[in-house]
Amino acid sequence: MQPYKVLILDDDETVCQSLRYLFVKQGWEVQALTNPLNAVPFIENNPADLILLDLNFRVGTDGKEGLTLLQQIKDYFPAVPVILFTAWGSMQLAIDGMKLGAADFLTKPWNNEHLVAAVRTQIQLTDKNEKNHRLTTHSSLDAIIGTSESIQTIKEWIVKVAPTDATVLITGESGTGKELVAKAVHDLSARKDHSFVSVNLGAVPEGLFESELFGHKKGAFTSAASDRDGRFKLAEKGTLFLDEIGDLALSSQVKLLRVLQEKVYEPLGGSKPFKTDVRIISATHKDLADMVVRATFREDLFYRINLLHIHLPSLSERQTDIPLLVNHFIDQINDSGNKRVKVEDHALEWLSKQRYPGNIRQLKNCVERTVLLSSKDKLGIKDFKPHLEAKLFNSAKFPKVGEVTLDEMEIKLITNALEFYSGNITDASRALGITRSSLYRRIDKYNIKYDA
Ligand SMILES: Nc1ncnc2c1ncn2[C@@H]1O[C@H](COP(=O)(O)OP(=O)(O)OP(=O)(O)O)[C@@H](O)[C@H]1O
Repeated sequence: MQPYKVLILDDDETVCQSLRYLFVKQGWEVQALTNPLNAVPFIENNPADLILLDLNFRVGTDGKEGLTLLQQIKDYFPAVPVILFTAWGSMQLAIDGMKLGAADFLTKPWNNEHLVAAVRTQIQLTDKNEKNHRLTTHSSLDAIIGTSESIQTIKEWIVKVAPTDATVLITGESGTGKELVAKAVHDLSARKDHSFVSVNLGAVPEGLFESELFGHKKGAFTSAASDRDGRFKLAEKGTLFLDEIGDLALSSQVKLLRVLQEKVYEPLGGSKPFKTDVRIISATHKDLADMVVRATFREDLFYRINLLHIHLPSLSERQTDIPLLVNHFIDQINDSGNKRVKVEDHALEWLSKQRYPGNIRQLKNCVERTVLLSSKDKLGIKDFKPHLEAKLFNSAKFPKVGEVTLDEMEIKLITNALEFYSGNITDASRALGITRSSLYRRIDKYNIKYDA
């Protein structure tokens, strides 16, 4: 372990010397500075694990010089703990110093044992905080499984994007991990100790948008039996994850935009506006830029939520990650259920070649269902197969003669296929056994609407 590096800032040479003697005996490295004007550049060139700061520099005895210096140190080196030292142990000075971010407060003459213990504790605490920070940093990124180039690039991007307070738009097909990425951005940001609040805007009816997001007062509408906090309030100082933002009605888009612009919202039925301090991360599987062109998504809102953009690839674009993901989900099930299930190599290979229109969520569900319904310790292709077969048409019972025309049947089959493959023409046409152009012709002929 590296020796602790302690910096003493005190204009009294004798104090510096006796402290140096005391700390060197502990095996620590000690630096001392008697001129506060040099403190910031000195610390920049000589990083310290802890600073012991005399509050009564020079002739003054009111502690102002020390507090000013403390402020500078905290501005430039917020992570370094500072213990304050003064011969005039006034409580008010201690309180002022602690408010400015000092870690502890001691009075002269000091008790050697007490002083050494205080320094050691503060350094260890900082060390632990840093380790915890590194731990969350790692665990949030580690939760995103994948070694493919695209996922590595995304992880690097997350690390860069997280510390900024900019809005982030995450796009990608359903089940590609958009929420997982949003959570990682939050966990790696300065807001990590506050809430990460998620709201699925696709599931919020237009009429309930304001109440859900901004809250309401008792009696604001017929069923408002009591006050209720909205998502903005719950996410205060943290992150608000607006999932499925592409599903937001135009009338709600205006209301959201106003809050994002003015950083103020009013609960329904309330008269008092509330300031909001949240970071907005949005996600959608839709093409918002295209929606802007078609005037179904506001351009000004699009630019406001899209300062930074992360696009997640579909699972078919990162098939090499499938064995890793399967083993990861198996490990999770084994851990939670005390099991020892494994997957045969050729099953992993087979799973890697399958198509997953529902992406990672579908793969995860398939693995979970297979483990649940099998009593084997080693799973093969046969175990997975029934849980992956395209359940394309099983909801459509075959109609009786005269019940439906051929055209109607064709429309139904095409609509089902497009829905199942989230509007992916290549996949849908393959499943229907026709070419892409034949499918396009039929979509045109029957004027079939689908989400691309
Ligand atoms: N890279 C990954 N590693 C491990 N698990 C993942 C990964 N990506 C997604 N998952 C898991 O897959 C499931 C779906 O992920 P998530 O909900 O983040 O997707 P989404 O893109 O937000 O989906 P939707 O658009 O439907 O809301 C979750 O259980 C998530 O934990």
